[in-house]
Amino acid sequence: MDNIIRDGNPTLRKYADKVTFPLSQEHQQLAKDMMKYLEVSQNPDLAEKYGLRAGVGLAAPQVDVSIQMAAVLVPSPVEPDDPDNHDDVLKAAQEAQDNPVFKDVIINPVIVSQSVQLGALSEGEGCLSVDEDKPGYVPRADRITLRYQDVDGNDHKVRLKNYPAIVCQHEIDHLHGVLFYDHINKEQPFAAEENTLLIG
Ligand SMILES: CNC(=O)c1cccc(C)c1Nc1nc(N2CCN(c3ccccc3Cl)CC2)nc(N2CSC[C@H]2C(=O)NC)n1
Repeated sequence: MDNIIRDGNPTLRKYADKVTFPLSQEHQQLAKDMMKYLEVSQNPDLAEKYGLRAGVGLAAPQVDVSIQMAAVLVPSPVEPDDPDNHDDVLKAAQEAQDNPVFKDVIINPVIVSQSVQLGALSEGEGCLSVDEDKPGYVPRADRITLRYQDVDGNDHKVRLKNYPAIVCQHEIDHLHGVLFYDHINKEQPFAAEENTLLIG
């Protein structure tokens, strides 16, 4: 997974191909590797050891595979007892991952409905494929109903709101060749339509 491609690579601007089932061995391994990347990247020690940027989502086009597959691992917000105690920080990171808010590899995802209510991360968005900072609010639907297939081909229909909803929209954008900063208002990056919910 140290082969995350960067903005400028044309693969990031392609509309990815639908995935057929049963998954090929290659696609099964890719799903495992992408989720593993997120797990390792969210562990401060391992992330440092392997020089990984932390992420809660990773889409196949970001590793130069233009198919409709993305790993999403949104940990529960667990704070360390003592943020200055390294063991507490590690324990909290592990606990946060052990009961995630949302964890799955979403395949052929479709947002079947979404709230009129908008939401945006109050600190803006980051992306493993975009090295430079792109400050600004990224307005998205605050709540979505998402249909997708998992690696076994089972159909899922989930309702997500706030952070996990933002993350899934960011990843589904990748499958359509869209990057987060495409949504930032160029004249006024931190102007948000009124009653946009600021998240986090
Ligand atoms: C420019 N300001 C900012 O980036 C930004 C700045 C502050 C706060 C937020 C909330 C920001 N925004 C933002 N922060 C994240 N992380 C917060 C830290 N976290 C993490 C870090 C360490 C261990 C475990 C974990 Cl979990 C990993 C994920 N992730 C995304 N995105 C956008 S949707 C896809 C998702 C993604 O995975 N990007 C790589 N945005």
